[in-house]
Amino acid sequence: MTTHPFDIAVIGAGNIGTAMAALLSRSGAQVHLVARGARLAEVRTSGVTLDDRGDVLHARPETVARLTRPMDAVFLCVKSQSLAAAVRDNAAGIGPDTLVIPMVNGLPFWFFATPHDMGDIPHLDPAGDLAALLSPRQILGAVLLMTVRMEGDRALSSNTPTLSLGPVTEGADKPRIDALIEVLEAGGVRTDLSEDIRQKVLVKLLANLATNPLTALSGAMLEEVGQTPLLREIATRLATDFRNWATIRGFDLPGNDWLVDLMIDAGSFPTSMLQDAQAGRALELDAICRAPLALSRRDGMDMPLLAGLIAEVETHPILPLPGAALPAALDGLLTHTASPKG
Ligand SMILES: NC(=O)C1=CN([C@@H]2O[C@H](COP(=O)(O)OP(=O)(O)OC[C@H]3O[C@@H](n4cnc5c(N)ncnc54)[C@H](OP(=O)(O)O)[C@@H]3O)[C@@H](O)[C@H]2O)C=CC1
Ligand SMILES: CC(C)(CO)C(=O)C(=O)O
Repeated sequence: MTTHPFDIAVIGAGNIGTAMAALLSRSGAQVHLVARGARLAEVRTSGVTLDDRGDVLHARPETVARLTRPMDAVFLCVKSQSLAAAVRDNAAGIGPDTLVIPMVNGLPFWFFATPHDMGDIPHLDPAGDLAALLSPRQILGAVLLMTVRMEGDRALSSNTPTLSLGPVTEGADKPRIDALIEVLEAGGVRTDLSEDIRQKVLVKLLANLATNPLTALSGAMLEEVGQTPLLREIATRLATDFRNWATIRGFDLPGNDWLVDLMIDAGSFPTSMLQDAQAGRALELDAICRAPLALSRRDGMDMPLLAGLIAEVETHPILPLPGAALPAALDGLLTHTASPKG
């Protein structure tokens, strides 16, 4: 069982980490926030602030540059390409019984894990650090439905956080998971324990794969993708190709009407990949695009539109594309990338 108060670490003090640290602090758990650079100094001085549609939550978690003793649970709130470094840097905080929750978008490195093996997915965990440092039994798969962006030092959220958690193999520590869910609920995160976290991961990935790279290229907000015929056509074709691949793997994913509703409901929100493009930061292309594309090819089913979109995003040093260059790039994508029927 766990010690009390529950020791929870949040690694990464960006959008999601700031929001999670504020929410978890409200639960009464002992929250340790791992930050770096200028953000470390900022959080040490001012704490964390979450503004959920005018409802402001402020907290002062213990803020550290890295963890030095094992936690009950560790939320990895970094981009997926930063997971291995975050785990390596904070290995002292992850004991054999620590629950580790990667709060990332994209295909997760644990997707094919069995109790004794993390599995292997092209582009994810290329050096094998995550497989070496973590046991599949301690990982809780997570799908977070939340739209957050930083404005100054406050995290602005536009919806109630909803989290699905699920063990990725048998042998998980059920009492500790139950205790964690209690903490999350007390902090205001609507949390469910999913019997099939892989299905939920693929549903979220459908949305991210169909929208994130397209918004990074075009600069469009989510509702704009849903409302603009050319963008909507590209997004729904990307989704169709991905859904067809998932079907081969035995998953039944929601249709394009669901996707369009989701985009329109999200309103004027810049996806996390568009936020990264605008800030000149690395894009989460490996987990959201390249890994699913590689798996579909492994299964003998290409996704040419996705491949073309990745190539477009890789070609242009400055994203999003300026207005004048965008129509030609989008037309080229649709003309030169015939999709399999779906
Ligand atoms: N924003 C959103 O609304 C949503 C995001 N997501 C997903 O959540 C995940 C996190 O995204 P988000 O919070 O937006 O990303 P951000 O880029 O805003 O935050 C990541 C933070 O982690 C820090 N970081 C990276 N590596 C380390 C490390 N080794 N030690 C300490 N800190 C580290 C970064 O610091 P630095 O700036 O110095 O690099 C940055 O502050 C992504 O997978 C994203 O796709 C999911 C749902 C919605
Ligand atoms: C909001 C959403 C669902 C957009 O696809 C997201 O997860 C992101 O911005 O990365």
